[in-house]
Parts: sequence; C-alpha cells; structure tokens
Amino acid sequence: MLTANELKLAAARKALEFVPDDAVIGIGTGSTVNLFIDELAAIKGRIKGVVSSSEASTVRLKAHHIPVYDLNTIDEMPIYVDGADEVNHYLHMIKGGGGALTREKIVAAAAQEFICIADESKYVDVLGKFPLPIEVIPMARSYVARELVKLGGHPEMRHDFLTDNGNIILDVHDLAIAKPVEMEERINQLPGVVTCGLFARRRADVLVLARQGGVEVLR
Ligand SMILES: O=C(CO)[C@H](O)[C@H](O)COP(=O)(O)O
Repeated sequence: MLTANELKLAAARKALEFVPDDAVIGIGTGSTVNLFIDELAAIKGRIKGVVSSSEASTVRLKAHHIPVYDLNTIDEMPIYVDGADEVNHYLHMIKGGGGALTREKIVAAAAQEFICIADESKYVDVLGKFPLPIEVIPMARSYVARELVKLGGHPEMRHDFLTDNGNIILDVHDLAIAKPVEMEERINQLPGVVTCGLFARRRADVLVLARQGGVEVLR
C-alpha cells in the first residue's frame, strides 16, 4: 500500500513526460508540486526555466538553481503543472488550499496546457467537500461573507494568513457545487473578490492521477 506522499511522487514523476525541451513552463504550489520541482531539478538542463505561482515555489526553484522568469517577459508557455485540492471527472478543480490560487490562475491562463498532478484522494464526483478558498480584498471581508451565505455556504476566515498579494482568504464550507462554471462566475463577480479557487472555466487539460494500481493519464 503506497502512502499519500508516494502517490504524489508517482504523479510528479509521470508529469516529467509532458515537459517539452527548451521551454519556459509554469509551476503551481503545494506539496505535490514541491515533489515535481525536486524531480524537475534532475532535468533542468533540458528546459529554459519556469514561471512560478508563489513565493514558496520560487524559493524551492531557486534552491535548485532553476531559472525563474517574470510572467511579463514570457510570450509562450506550453504547459502549466499544478496540484489540486479536488478534481472532478470533467477536470474542473478546487484549488487554493495553499492560498496561491490567484497567481496560479494567472499563470495557468497564460499556458497552453494545464497538467494537473494528484493522488487518488483528490478525485471526486462532486466538488465542494473541500472548503472553497476565495481570495478577498480585506475591506470587503464582511460584505463578501454575507453574499456567500446567501449562496448557501459557510465562510470562515483563514486566520493568521495573508496571500502573496496581501489579501485574506475565506474558506467556504458546505457549498453544493453542482455547476462549477456558473458558481465560479457568480463568486468572481462579487465586488471585493479577487478570485475564487474554482478552476472550471480554465479546467485542467490533462490529469495525471496516481492510484494504488498505477498512474493514469486522463483527458
Ligand atoms: O492549490 C494549491 C495551492 O494553492 C495546491 O495545488 C493544492 O492545495 C494542492 O496541494 P497539495 O499538493 O499540497 O495537496
């Protein structure tokens, strides 16, 4: 029986097969991505460098002497590799458990293909058991929280946490996310919301899913 960490490592290793030569690739945030960064270090001579989605990933990339580029200097990014807190069968995701959702969404949007790497515990029928993270401008906290209650959720402020952009996170419990694209649009329209952790409009293109029986590649 493989541990969760061993499954994450198996997904990270498999994802190396998607890394094109001589490219700048996008990188997400989290424990699965950390393993991917460590694996990428072994083949860093093959790539030009990386656009990072968080200060935490940047620190790890720099420790491996992998060149980190500013997104504004990059015209083309063939792939973006990131984990997820939940991913459904349409490859819609909940992300932001690590609080890096906004930069992740920006870097993912600029990439041609989103490669999601995950262990089987993340693969779900319906999104929403994992509380949905929402990045919010601090002065809008109460207003946005009241609107989220109207949508049926129970928002909880993430304590002692600020995003890399200086904003707060509301983690929303008990949201029934039957229609992820609609829910993403609805929440993102609320004034004060920077973005929510639903990645449905820009879903994953490929899911590298590590299971006890082996690693599957789903599209
Ligand atoms: O969205 C994220 C960070 O903002 C991560 O991708 C997500 O939380 C999964 O993390 P992990 O690989 O540690 O389970």
